[in-house]
Amino acid sequence: MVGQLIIMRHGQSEWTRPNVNRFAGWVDVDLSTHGRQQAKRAGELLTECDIYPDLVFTSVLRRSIITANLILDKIDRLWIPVERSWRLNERHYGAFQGQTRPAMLKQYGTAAFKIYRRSYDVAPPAIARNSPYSQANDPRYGSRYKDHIDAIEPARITAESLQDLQKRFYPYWEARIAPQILAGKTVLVVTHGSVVRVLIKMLEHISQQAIRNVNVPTGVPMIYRFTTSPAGRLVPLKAGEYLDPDAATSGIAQVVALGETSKNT
Ligand SMILES: O=C(O)[C@@H](CO)OP(=O)(O)O
Repeated sequence: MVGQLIIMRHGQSEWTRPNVNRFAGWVDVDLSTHGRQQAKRAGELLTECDIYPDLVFTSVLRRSIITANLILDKIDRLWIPVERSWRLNERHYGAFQGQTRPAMLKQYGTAAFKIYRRSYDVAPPAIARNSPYSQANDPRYGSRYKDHIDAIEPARITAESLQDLQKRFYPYWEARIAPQILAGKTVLVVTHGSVVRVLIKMLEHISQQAIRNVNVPTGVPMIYRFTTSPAGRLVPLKAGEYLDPDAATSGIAQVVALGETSKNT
């Protein structure tokens, strides 16, 4: 029997609090108090829905790692195997990292801001190597932790479009995550908004234009159940479903609102 996928964005981070409202990308921002509560609630939801993950994948950023740990603690599954990869990181936000959304909105104007934030193939301006928000010298992206899946060197990434993210995520999905689901496992992936958007795009064949309007709430698990194609590939039985649709709707509205305020510059 084919397994299932629970995928979700981490709980609210310190920088997605409306009064802070900074772009994070690869900056290793902590969860807010509310984000921790959301993670515990996600664990309760899994229990209520009788979903018990066999293994968990996270990014190498603490907002994803801590969210996963709080969930696993809640469901008494801290013992399951875990794998972390930079390929599950948020999109690298380039020079926008560490800047407030209102400041970038003011600097670039509504149209360009929206393109940088939600288009498929346009990356924000590159970050300077000596920026305090650059990860060029961060050991977690160094050769010591190379995964040998392809030749992409994370330490050299200075900005990503959603398409760039897909190029580094897809091989990992194929090599590490999809085989587990095909083997019948219940897989929990605790990742970031842009990774969830890419996965929805891939699994549900969303167009480059339509994906611009897809936003992902913090801390709400989404489930995909699958069958297989004649070629043995995963085919979702239906669109991903949030385990708490009301929380997802209000969370999505909050994400959209973060990019619409010109306050807090
Ligand atoms: O800051 C970021 O890295 C992302 C996700 O929090 O922001 P946005 O939703 O604006 O793309």
